[in-house]
Parts: sequence; C-alpha cells; structure tokens
Amino acid sequence: MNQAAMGEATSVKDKGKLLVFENEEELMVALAKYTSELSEKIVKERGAFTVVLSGGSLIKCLGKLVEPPFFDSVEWARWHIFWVDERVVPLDHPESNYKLAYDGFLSKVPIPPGHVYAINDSLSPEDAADDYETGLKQLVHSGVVDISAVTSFPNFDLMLLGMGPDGHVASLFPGHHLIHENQRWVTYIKDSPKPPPERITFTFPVINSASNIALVIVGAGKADMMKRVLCDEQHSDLLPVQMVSPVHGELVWFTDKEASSKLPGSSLL
Ligand SMILES: O=C(O)[C@H](O)[C@@H](O)[C@H](O)[C@H](O)COP(=O)(O)O
Repeated sequence: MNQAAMGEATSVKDKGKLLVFENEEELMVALAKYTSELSEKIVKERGAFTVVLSGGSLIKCLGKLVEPPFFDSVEWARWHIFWVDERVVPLDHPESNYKLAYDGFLSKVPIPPGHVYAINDSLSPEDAADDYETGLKQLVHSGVVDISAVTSFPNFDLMLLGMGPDGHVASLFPGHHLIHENQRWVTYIKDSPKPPPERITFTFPVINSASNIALVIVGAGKADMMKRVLCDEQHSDLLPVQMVSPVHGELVWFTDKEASSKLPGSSLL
C-alpha cells in the first residue's frame, strides 16, 4: 500500500483529497470527526447545518457519530437532514432510504423531527420530485438552505455520498440522460438499473454546489471501479462519480484499504 499513509490525505489530481484507512472502523472514526468538526464550524457561522444523506452502506459508516465523544459534542438541534436520492416507496418500506437512515442513525440522535425532510411517499415519482424541490425552495426562502451565489443552485453544507459498483452516485446512473439534467434541482427516474426502479434524485448542479462533499467508499467490491475512476484515462465518457466536482466546495474521498487496493501509488501523486 503506497498511495497514501493510512488516513493521511493525498490529493488526487483535480479530484479532491483521498483518505485511505486501514479498515472500516478507522474510516468511521475519521468520518465522525470530520462531520462533527464541520458541524461545529458551520453552526457557528450560520446557525444551521444542512446535511444530505445517501442510502446504501453510508449509513452504517456514520455509526461512530452516535457514540461518545462525537454524540455529545454535536449540536444536533441545528442539523437539517435531506436525501440526495430516495426510492419512491412507503417510508416504512424495507427499501426506503429514509427508513435505513432512521433505523441506523436518525432514531439515535436528537435532531428535531421537523428538521428531517423525507419525501412525500403518497405521490408518484414525478410529483414527489416536484414536491421535494418546492420544499427546498421554501427552505431557501426561510434561510435554512443557502443558495450558491456562483451557480444559483442550493448550497448544502455537507453532502454524504456513496458510489455504486457501476460508478453511480445518488440515482444518477452511467449512460442515463439524467446525468445531464442542468435545470431541475430534484428530478425522478422510473427505470433505475438498481432496484427499486422508481426514485427521485438531486441533480448534478445541486450536488456540485455543496460546500463539502464526502464520498464514502468501502469494501473490495469497489476496488475495480475506484481504479477506473481515479486512474483510467482511456474512457472518454465520464462516469457519474467522475462528475462529482464541487464548483466552490471541497471533495474528500473516505475509502478503506480494500476499496483502494487496486490504485497504483504513482498515479495518485
Ligand atoms: O438509494 C440508493 O441506492 C443510494 O442512495 C445509492 O445511490 C447509494 O449511495 C449507492 O448505490 C452506493 O451504495 P453502496 O454504498 O451500498 O454500494
């Protein structure tokens, strides 16, 4: 392993900062530290901390935040929770990202229920996307969510993303026309290659207007894709994960040794 000392930052060409941890446990501690420090800084600056969650393995990786010392140091009452993507299923359905986050994280921390912005699960995908976008506009109006002065899209404080083994992020999949959506804040998909097929998702202009983006990628199943994403310059079509590129924010990759096992050191420096 020579691409980065464990847990030390390596800058990955124009792709942000790469952190490689010995194991998932160490990654979880570092992710909790990063999140709690950002929360402290941003709450001081603007009185609120807007956090966007994904589904998938990310929620488990947030596990240390609900334990001391992080649990006690975070001003949970200032947090506002959003989803970068959500499956259009009832909120108590086993495939709901809300349910995953609630069971694994939100039920364990005192974030006011009114600060947790789940989708309206009684609507069609089209209407649920419209409804979520309308809700975001109201929160911009009330000052909870900032707007980027550069892009005019919402500027979330922290976006916590996972990457699928095919290189997707949120519900933005390789080769799907939605990856080029540049007007809407929230859109819908009815033919997601990853089940369930009906979802809503933030668009790339919203993702890339965030102040901080953490891409959390663990396990050997992601190693081939990590190599392609960070080292392979032969493919001209960008994968969704390669389109994550904050306009005025910072991108940090939290990975473990297994996910980074196929990265040659020299290509990263
Ligand atoms: O609803 C979803 O399917 C997720 O939000 C999705 O975008 C996820 O973040 C990635 O697929 C990575 O998931 P894993 O980390 O579990 O591979």
